[in-house]
Amino acid sequence: MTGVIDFHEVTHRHGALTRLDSLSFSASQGEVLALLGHNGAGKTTTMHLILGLLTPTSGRVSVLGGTPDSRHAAALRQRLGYLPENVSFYEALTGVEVLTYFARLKRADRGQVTPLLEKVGLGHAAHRRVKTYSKGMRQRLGLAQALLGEPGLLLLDEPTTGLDPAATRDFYVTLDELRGRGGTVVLSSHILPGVEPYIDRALILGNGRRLALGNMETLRREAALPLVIRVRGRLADSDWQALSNQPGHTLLARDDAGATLAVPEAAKLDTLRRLTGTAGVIDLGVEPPTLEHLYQHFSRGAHQ
Ligand SMILES: Nc1ncnc2c1ncn2[C@@H]1O[C@H](COP(=O)(O)OP(=O)(O)OP(=O)(O)O)[C@@H](O)[C@H]1O
Repeated sequence: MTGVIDFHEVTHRHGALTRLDSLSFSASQGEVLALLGHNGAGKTTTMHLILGLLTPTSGRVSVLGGTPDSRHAAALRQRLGYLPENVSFYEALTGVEVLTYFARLKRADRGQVTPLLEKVGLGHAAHRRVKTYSKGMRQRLGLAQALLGEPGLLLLDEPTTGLDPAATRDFYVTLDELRGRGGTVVLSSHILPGVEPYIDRALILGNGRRLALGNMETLRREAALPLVIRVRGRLADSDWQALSNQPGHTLLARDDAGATLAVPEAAKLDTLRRLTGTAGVIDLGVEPPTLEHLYQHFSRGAHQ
């Protein structure tokens, strides 16, 4: 075991219910790993095992070089930042007071409190009581709390819930900075559009099992889904016919302005050559499968 996180055939049962089933994966330093899966797939259970809040029924968990539910836990907590799925704070405290309280608990430098509030866009509301904060502001405060003490490992459960698009972008920039300084990030998310550029790999879970693990290139290769070619232009009916008759090709949509074709990855270049040599083609766009398409592909059959 050498990663920041190593799961080796980890199973966690609660009575008759198997919450995680022989899960193996690792995360290395400076990596952003996304945990994806339907409700009840096992994402939070995985985070709780990393935190040492749960103990595996069988298998081994190692986090930052030790077992998280052992004596290693206290040292681990100081190097770990955690944003739970549902953040809640003392409503009567101000943002500064909340962060100062958590800094004390974590033995982090209290000098970080104000810069962190500014970083997450709460500088203007630092001295307002939490009860006056919107949902997105509470989520930002939760992120600031998780970032206290410059964690080597950051665990974020549904971190962008309640954030508007600009705050979501700022959030991912903050993660990028942490990763740039060697931090490891594990985040779970249901919101797939927009996540892709910011993650290194995705672990797709279904019913407590690992359905897929890898970077976009690996997932695309394993899924072998067709890519989409968007064609702009007026083509003769016989040309459309010839294109859609190619093996594995499907004409997904067609109107007067052009058409959308699903094309096997292996046929991409041949089809593009054919299209650039066809009269009437004005423009071409190639779209590989997105994380959302890959997620749907791998999760097919898993409980949704
Ligand atoms: N406290 C608990 N006691 C018993 N079973 C639980 C408990 N918490 C979760 N489970 C069960 O464990 C399984 C995995 O749940 P988990 O919370 O890890 O899923 P998740 O992927 O985080 O889901 P969500 O997207 O809904 O947050 C589910 O079948 C769930 O019903």
